[in-house]
Amino acid sequence: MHTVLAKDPRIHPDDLPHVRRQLVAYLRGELSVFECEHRIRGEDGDWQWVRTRGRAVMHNANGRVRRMAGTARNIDTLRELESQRQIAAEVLRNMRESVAVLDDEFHFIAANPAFSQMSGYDVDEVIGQDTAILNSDRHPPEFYQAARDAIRRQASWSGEMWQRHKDGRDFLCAMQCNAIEDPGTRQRLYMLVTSDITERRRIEQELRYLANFDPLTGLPNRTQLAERLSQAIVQARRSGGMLAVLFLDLDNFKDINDSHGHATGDRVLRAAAQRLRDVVGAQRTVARISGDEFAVVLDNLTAAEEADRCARRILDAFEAPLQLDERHEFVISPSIGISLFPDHAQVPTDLIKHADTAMYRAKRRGKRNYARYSPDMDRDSRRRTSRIAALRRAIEREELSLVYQPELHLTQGRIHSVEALLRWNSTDHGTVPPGEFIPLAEETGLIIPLGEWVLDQACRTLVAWRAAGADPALKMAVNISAVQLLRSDLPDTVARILQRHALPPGVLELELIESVLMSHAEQALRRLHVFRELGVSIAVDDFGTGYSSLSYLHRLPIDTLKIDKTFIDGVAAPDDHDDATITSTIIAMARTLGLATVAEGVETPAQLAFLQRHGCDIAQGFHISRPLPGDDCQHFLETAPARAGHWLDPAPTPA
Ligand SMILES: Nc1nc2c(ncn2[C@@H]2O[C@@H]3COP(=O)(O)O[C@H]4[C@@H](O)[C@H](n5cnc6c(=O)[nH]c(N)nc65)O[C@@H]4COP(=O)(O)O[C@H]3[C@H]2O)c(=O)[nH]1
Repeated sequence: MHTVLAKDPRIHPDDLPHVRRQLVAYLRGELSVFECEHRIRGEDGDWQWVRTRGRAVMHNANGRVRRMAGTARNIDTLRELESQRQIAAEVLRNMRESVAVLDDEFHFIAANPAFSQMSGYDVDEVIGQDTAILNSDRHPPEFYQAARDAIRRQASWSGEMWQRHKDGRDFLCAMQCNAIEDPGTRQRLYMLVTSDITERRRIEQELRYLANFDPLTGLPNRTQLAERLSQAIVQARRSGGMLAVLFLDLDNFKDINDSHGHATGDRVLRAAAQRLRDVVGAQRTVARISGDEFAVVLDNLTAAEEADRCARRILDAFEAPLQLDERHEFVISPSIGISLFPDHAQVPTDLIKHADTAMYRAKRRGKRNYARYSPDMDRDSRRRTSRIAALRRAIEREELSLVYQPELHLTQGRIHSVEALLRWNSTDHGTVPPGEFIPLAEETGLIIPLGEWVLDQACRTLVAWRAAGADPALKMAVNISAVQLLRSDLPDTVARILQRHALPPGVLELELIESVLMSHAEQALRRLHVFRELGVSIAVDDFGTGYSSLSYLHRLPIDTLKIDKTFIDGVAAPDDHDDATITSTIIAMARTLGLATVAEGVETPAQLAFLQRHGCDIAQGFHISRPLPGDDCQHFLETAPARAGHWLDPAPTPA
């Protein structure tokens, strides 16, 4: 039998040794049955897998097996199934998705390593357990029950659900569950493929948040504003209603950023956003458009006046300081522009644009103000844009010039100083008053190069006058805007220009308006000290309008107070005692602080007499001279001594 077998050409040569081993073991009595899986050549000539089983059925006299009988069952299909099963098991083991097999009562029958990794449970731990061990509190129990019902009903189910990790934390899963049938028992099983999408969802949410919300204030951003505005417009169109967009810009916010740093600026923005939310109410959209610009959407309006009222409420709310912490608070006001649907525009972008235009009008009305859009504002806004463009080219086109207004010393009877005032004669726009182009230059930062030009030009003129014999003590006063003081390296610029013209620093006086010193106290103070060291003197312009306190002024290294024209206007009026009292008090107060006083806008002999009587040091105004071009002013200076007696009362009666 052994030799027959060895030569049997039907058995696959590779399997022959195995078959032989099995047979020998059987013949030796080591196996009770001969059993073996091997390949044989089929009738079609192809190899087939068979499971052969057999026993001895005939022995010879000495007991050796002579014949065997048995079966050879084709197991091609079984072998294939087994191989598939092994591949499947291997695939499952290596799959990154967690896979679990459940019985029809949702108990675990099998699970792969990815399942263990995701859930924190060892495979052995969960076998036999109900899947409910993974339920999280984020869903009510009914949710899980409903999912089971759906799986039972549909045989295939997919969805997302929160699950609880063994360590107690929840994770979000994307699940796919399919019913399968156990080929052996014909029992219904479920195969559950799960992936942990917590992180993906977090990133998605973050991206969605970033795309729609401003991370600094948590308010909707411009995109989200447009989205909500579109919805509000659709709603208003349907109901025939009205809605308003309020566009807000925080006045002088840039100065806060410049003088206190961006971190403080950010805190102010956050506090302003909160204040806005508080006034407007949670049910209405407050958005941050960019920088210090915000928008409010007021829907369901019955009258345009409601939008005005809301704007006023916002302005009132911003009267109170924004409290950043126990030590820091800021007073900041918004300027507000209003546009209305359907009156002014039909689409979000136009509504926002018109509200922005109206906001500029509000700013020009003196900030802390609101304005409702009207079509003529577009013309203004276009003019503004074209003026800015023209202003950028004003220096190179030589459209700028300075005029000089003399200031008379009331006790010495001489011209003590001249104030340089900027004029713009634009080729495109004609003569534009400083009250219009200076704010534009400040808003755009153009004031920095313009201001430097003014300083240089004023010094050049003074040098020329001095060379022509002007009083060497004559001072040149130059206006400096907040932007220049806070944002440029002004002390360096001033030092450089003085050096360039070889002028002693004492002849230069910088005029700063009072509100700058008040609202940017610390940074302004530091800079003023630098000027003091440089030897340049400082005047506080428009004094009386900014509510400076005496103790505050005392801390400042300043030399002169310029009393605002609004007070001087009334000093000689018979029925205006307030202005007279304020002016005389300022003069007296300044004297105790060792400061000189200049009265601005003196137009009449009576005003001058009042000022002389009350010991004001210097007067400036049309009564003495209008601002004059350089040559005219030089002539004025040369002839002034002869006219001093004409202005001044030789023996003023003390007040
Ligand atoms: N009604 C009347 N007005 C008088 C009288 N005396 C003087 N004025 C006007 O009052 C203003 C005084 O200048 P300011 O208060 O510094 O106010 C200035 C100043 O704040 C600003 N400004 C002018 N030039 C410059 C500059 O070079 N740089 C900066 N930053 N601001 C400037 O523009 C403002 C307006 O300048 P101006 O239009 O030249 O107006 C000047 C002057 O012409 C008077 O008796 N009656």
